[in-house]
Formats: sequence, C-alpha cells, structure tokens
Amino acid sequence: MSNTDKKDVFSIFAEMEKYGHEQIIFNYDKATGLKSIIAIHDTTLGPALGGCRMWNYESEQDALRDALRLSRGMTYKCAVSNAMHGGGKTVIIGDPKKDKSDELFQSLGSYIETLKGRYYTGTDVGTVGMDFVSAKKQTNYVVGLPEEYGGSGNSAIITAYGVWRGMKATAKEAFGTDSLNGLTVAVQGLGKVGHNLVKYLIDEGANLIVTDISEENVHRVKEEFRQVKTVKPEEIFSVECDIFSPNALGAVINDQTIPQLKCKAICGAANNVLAENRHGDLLHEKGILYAPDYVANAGGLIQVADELQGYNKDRAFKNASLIYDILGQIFEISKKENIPTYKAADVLVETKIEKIGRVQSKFTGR
Ligand SMILES: NC(=O)c1ccc[n+]([C@@H]2O[C@H](COP(=O)([O-])OP(=O)(O)OC[C@H]3O[C@@H](n4cnc5c(N)ncnc54)[C@H](O)[C@@H]3O)[C@@H](O)[C@H]2O)c1
Repeated sequence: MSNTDKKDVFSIFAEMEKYGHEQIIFNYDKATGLKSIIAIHDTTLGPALGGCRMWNYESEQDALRDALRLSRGMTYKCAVSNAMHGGGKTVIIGDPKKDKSDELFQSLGSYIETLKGRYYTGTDVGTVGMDFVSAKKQTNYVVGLPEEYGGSGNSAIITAYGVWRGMKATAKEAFGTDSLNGLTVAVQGLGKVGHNLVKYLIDEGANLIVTDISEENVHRVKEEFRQVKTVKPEEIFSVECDIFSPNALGAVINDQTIPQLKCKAICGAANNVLAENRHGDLLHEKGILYAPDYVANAGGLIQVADELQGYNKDRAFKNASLIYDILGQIFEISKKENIPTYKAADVLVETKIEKIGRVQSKFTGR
C-alpha cells in the first residue's frame, strides 16, 4: 500500500476518539438481508435516542460516516432540549422503495433488543411509523409509532410549533420584539413541517413569501391562505424579508446563497442548514442572526422523548415552547463571548453534559 492509499483509510477508532463515540454495532442478517449500523455517541445524560435512516448508500463507509455524524447530532439535540437521553442513530443500507419488508424491520428490532434499553430508535429519512410497528414485534425499545398503535404520531405539528416559538425568540433578539405581526418571513419548503408553520405564522399576522419545488404543495398553501406570495424555488434566497425559514433540505446556507440573503435572521426546521460551520461564522460577520437548527427543530425529538414517559401532548408542547427560552440563552452566550450562535449552542450543550456527568459521578462513583 502506498503512503497516499494509507492516508485515505478511514480509521474507525480514530474517528470515535475524535468525536467521542462510545459504541458502534454492525448488524447483518442473511435471512432478511438486513445490513445496519447502530452508532451510540454519548449516554452521559441517559439511554441513547435517535431515528433509523434507510438509504441506498454508495459505500459502507458513507453509511458509517452518516451514522457517526447523525448520532453525535442527536446527543446535542437531546441535551439542548432537556431530554435526559444521549445520542444514537441507526442506518440501514438499502433502498427504502424496494428493500423494505416486515421481516427486515423485525430483524432490526431483534438487534435493538440485544442492547437492552441502551438505545431507542424510531423514524427518520426513508422510514415510517409502520416500519417500527414491525420492529416492535421484537423489541419495546422503539418510539414514534402511529397513534393507532399507541405512539405519539406525526411529529411535524410539534416541530412546526417549536420552530414558531424559536422564530419568536429570534425576532426578539433581532428586532427587539417577539411579535411576528407585520414581519415578512420567507418560507422555503411547504411539506409536513412547512405547511404547519405557515398556519402559525399567518395566525400571528406575518407576511409570507413561500416556495416549494412541489407545485401541489404550493397550491395547497395558496388555496388555504390566499394572502401568501409565492416565488420560484431559486428566488427565495434573495427576496426582501426579515426572516428566512429553511424547511426543505440541508446545506442551503452556503457560499452561493449567503451573498444573496437580504434577511436579518434565519430560523427553520431543516437539519444541517449550514453547509459547513464556516458559513455560520460568515452569517455572524454579516450580522444575520442564525437560530441553530438542532435547537429550532427539536420539537419532534421532544415528542418522541415524551412518548417514553407515556405520551402527554400538553406536556410535550409545553416543553417544545421552551425552545424560545433556550434560544434566548444561546443568543446571550453568543453576545457575551462574541461567538457565532452555532458555537454558542455547542458551548451550552457541552457545559450541560459535563456538569451532569459530574453530578452523576459524585453519587454513583461512575
Ligand atoms: N418532520 C419532522 O418532525 C422534522 C423534525 C426535525 C427536522 N425536520 C426537518 O425539516 C425539514 C422538513 O421536514 P418535513 O417533514 O416537512 O419534510 P417533507 O419532505 O414533508 O417536506 C419537505 C418539502 O421541501 C420541498 N423541497 C425540497 N427541495 C426543495 C427546494 N430546493 N426548494 C423548495 N422546496 C423544496 C419538498 O418538495 C417538500 O414539500 C427536513 O429537513 C427535515 O429533516 C423535520
């Protein structure tokens, strides 16, 4: 092997050391064709929690990297939303349109069961509640089931509610008042979350400019709320607005879009909004206030974490409303330390995990 080849080798333990992962489990079941990886990042706060993504990964390395990245993200999302859980994630290598079966998810369930509650999973990209109805035949360590199966159901409503609360906190910081009445919000993505968010924003008297690549979704919103203005998908970044709200895909804040932005603040549901961390630095330099994605969109996680205590809708919405307060704390840290908000959110989380870790070791000797 040449030196160049050696450099390209992906070292699993080096990666785990760098980002603090505790455990990676590879599952292969010949009978059902299941190939999955479970990554458990950090269980200081409690058993790991994180959905299961099914994707036709180009390589096993891509799948592993995704599991490592997403499980770490879950540690931060759980900690910031005060859920006493650590971060974990499962990836299944396969095509969700072709490779799903009841047996495949039962097989996954039996592997989850071997962890005896160290990790709970549920839906993510490529999986739906019914897949975990299958998994539940083999394990109780699953969440996010449909309501008719005793779960908390669609998480998009509470996610939209959390984004709305987060947007109010963002407006307070950027414009001095948390009322969205009269502000112009540009909404990208009118899917499950975006559509519900539009309802909250219209109710509060915001002016909306919306877009989606799905004409059907645009039409649905336009029929319901005639006053919204629509633009083409590529135009949404450059519209005159107070707040830009990404609710479609990740990586939409990047080198191409930042120069186009005319907003003063960004707050939405999409995961991994910043293409790279340096784009968060650029927003900070430009004076655009960014509500970190994993804080603003924590509503869904809050709902499934609540399900583990016996789902109580009022309690879950009450906890999701606290996204307002948490963002307030993050904006304070950002100002006090003159650091971008995405870094301030990480500081808040890391301090919390460290403190709780110390509390636990004091009494348990762990
Ligand atoms: N559903 C939840 O509970 C939840 C929780 C946390 C985070 N999120 C994140 O929020 C985002 C939206 O989730 P969702 O459940 O509403 O998904 P969804 O698939 O229902 O909606 C996404 C919408 O974005 C549109 N879209 C895709 N590319 C676009 C583009 N270039 N321009 C404009 N529109 C585009 C799609 O047509 C679709 O209508 C995702 O990034 C998701 O990961 C969702």
